Amino acid sequence: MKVNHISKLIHGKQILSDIDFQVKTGSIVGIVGRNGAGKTTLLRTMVGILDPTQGDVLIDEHSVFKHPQLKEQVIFVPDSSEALKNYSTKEMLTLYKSIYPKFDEDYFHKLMRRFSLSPINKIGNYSKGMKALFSLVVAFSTKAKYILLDEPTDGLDVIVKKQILKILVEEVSTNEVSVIISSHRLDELEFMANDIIMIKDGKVDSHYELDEMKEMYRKVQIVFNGDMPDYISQHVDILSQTGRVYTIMIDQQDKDIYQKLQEASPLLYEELPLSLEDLFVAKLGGDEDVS
Ligand SMILES: Nc1ncnc2c1ncn2[C@@H]1O[C@H](COP(=O)(O)OP(=O)(O)OP(=O)(O)O)[C@@H](O)[C@H]1O
Repeated sequence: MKVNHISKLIHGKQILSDIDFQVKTGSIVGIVGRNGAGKTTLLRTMVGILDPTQGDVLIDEHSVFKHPQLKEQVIFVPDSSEALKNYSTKEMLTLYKSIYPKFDEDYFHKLMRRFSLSPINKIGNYSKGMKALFSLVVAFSTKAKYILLDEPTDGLDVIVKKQILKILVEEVSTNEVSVIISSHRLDELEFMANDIIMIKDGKVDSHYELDEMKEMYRKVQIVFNGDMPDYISQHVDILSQTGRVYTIMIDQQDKDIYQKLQEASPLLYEELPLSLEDLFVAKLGGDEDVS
């Protein structure tokens, strides 16, 4: 799937600007960004619920907007299933079978049993965790190639979360589906995503392969004999500061910085493991105080 230079204006306001990336088959892509960055609008545009003002979404090089039948290959699971709360599980099955010709009913029943979900007259009467699991059961039973999830584990207990993460990873590895997840749970994405796309003010701020990202930056705890030298503060990202203890992120490409750090003879220099949360704070935190 190719997201090809998508822009979206809503009521004259630029919500998405020139978003461009590809989703590889059999991969998990995490879409991250601060509240209001445009993640949900992007997902809704990718599945064709919203038309882009400019740009296109391509599946096997064909536009999903010009070839509506391609929408059978994509399913969007929103963060709340309010719209469908009055349907029974049986009605949902009929509805989705009519929209998705490859819907696998046996697989649907198998997953319902696996998650101990009993058929119900009103989906709205399922608990929050059951609704989330049911949405995934339906999504995976459609046999769509691209599953787009908006905050799939928001507000769920740890057991349900683990069940959800497990089935996501299994589906991607065994059924060659691609999953695109918008989430604020950076720890969960770090555990399963192959790619991370950071959205800032409706634009792609950065796109990383997660393994590569860990090689690109180094996280260091450092104490100077006095203030941090200006050259250093201008060339590193300061993740936090507690008294004289700074936690900084160093770009591995910046070859001069190591020399400058050595020249400053720090009292403490300790490398720490870098997390996706560190990168999020460095890239998207701006000047806001998060120490
Ligand atoms: N239908 C709409 N009408 C007007 N503004 C909208 C509409 N839909 C989205 N927006 C605006 O677009 C921006 C991005 O919203 P969006 O819901 O895509 O962000 P998000 O990154 O998913 O946020 P969050 O993490 O808080 O869920 C926000 O400023 C929002 O107010």
